[in-house]
Amino acid sequence: MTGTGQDTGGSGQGQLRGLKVVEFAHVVAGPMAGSMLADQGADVVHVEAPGAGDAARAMGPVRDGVPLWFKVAGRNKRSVTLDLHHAAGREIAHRLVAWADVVIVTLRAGRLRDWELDWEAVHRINPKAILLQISGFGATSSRANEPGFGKMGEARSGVVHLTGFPDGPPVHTGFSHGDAVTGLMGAYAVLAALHRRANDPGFDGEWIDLALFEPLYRLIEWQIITYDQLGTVPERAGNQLAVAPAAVINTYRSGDGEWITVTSATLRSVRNVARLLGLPEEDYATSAQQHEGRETLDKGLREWVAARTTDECLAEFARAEVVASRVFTAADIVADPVYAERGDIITVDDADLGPVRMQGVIPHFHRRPGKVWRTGPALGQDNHLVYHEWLGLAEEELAELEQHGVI
Ligand SMILES: CC(C)(COP(=O)(O)OP(=O)(O)OC[C@H]1O[C@@H](n2cnc3c(N)ncnc32)[C@H](O)[C@@H]1OP(=O)(O)O)[C@@H](O)C(=O)NCCC(=O)NCCSC(=O)C(=O)O
Repeated sequence: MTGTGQDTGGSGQGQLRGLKVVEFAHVVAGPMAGSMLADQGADVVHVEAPGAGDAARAMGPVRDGVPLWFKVAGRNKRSVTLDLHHAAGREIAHRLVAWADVVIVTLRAGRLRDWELDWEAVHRINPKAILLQISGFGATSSRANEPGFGKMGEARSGVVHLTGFPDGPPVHTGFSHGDAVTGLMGAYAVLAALHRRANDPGFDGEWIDLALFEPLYRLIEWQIITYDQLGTVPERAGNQLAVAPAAVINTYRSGDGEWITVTSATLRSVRNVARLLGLPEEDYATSAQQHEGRETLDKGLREWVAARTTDECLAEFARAEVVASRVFTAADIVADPVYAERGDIITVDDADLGPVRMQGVIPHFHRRPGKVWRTGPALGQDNHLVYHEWLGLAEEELAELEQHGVI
């Protein structure tokens, strides 16, 4: 599973140590798949166009002229420049495909064919390669060559229709939800293929074909079968759920103006809420009674929370074993003891910014944890390492390629 086993540097630790990944991918979704693999120790080479590189480099807030998002999004990867418009660039791209265990592509189908980075070409060049292809609509769709962005995927997935209040417009979540989940599911698919590869001596490559709308669509679970069986379209229900498996689930404003989410989804946890509110526990003994009484509980909680400060609410909820949380801001996350105890906020040295705080590696592995060993690198920072040391291109060849703007 680990290719030639050459020491490719990187974190040198983690579950995916030695796994070689090349990304012909830009913006958020594909690079997120690479990021998940890189966090667990894979050697991920991010191929970018010379000049400005991946548009993701310029995204998000900026400090002193330095964009911040890419410091996280590009972390743990190697950056190389390569102009795929050049025949010489494509030749090197094909050498990277031959080198890799996993190839991630998110350019549109037409460009992939032009540049011989589509499944047929990748499979011909490296018959054992696992290709993860992310596109707006899927490679088998009649819309295979159309451009796609994550928000389109979110809108199409059914999730946006369900998000927001019944009397308000549909709402997208406040981050690149569709892209991020597509990247995560792409990484999951790669691991499934790697398991096959490790256990099947006849493994002859795999083509993973993922459309931006599909991961969220898969995750909404009960909506489609509900429509199929009942003919009803699930609708927005604010911070509750359109079908209520939980008798208590909502977000309430405290006396000092913060928001607190409370959720109880088992018999005992709902009884805990009833007890806390001073309601007769025997009226909330069965799930039918709890379902019947859910509006009383909701109204009771709204008033109870409004009459107290956030800290008072959270202390009493904890005492009563009612599961609740302040709705965290980034500042709350950084100040929170549990995040600190978990090691979920780490400090990494960055060449431009000095020490920066960001998410640690998630999930945690106790025995062979992943590691953040660098922030997002400068454009082309690893050209020499990857092209010379890993692919074996001569120094003179590199100089010439650079002179001609190929790298
Ligand atoms: C993101 C896209 C809409 C961008 O579309 P386009 O700008 O039309 O680009 P194409 O995919 O056709 O790819 C060709 C272009 O890639 C650029 N390109 C990229 N890498 C290179 C290298 N190494 N060399 C040369 N050119 C390069 C270059 O500008 C090409 O333009 P030409 O030379 O002119 O051809 C599309 O790539 C797409 O639908 N991708 C699949 C789904 C996806 O991943 N979407 C983004 C999710 S993130 C997201 O939604 C978000 O960030 O928000």
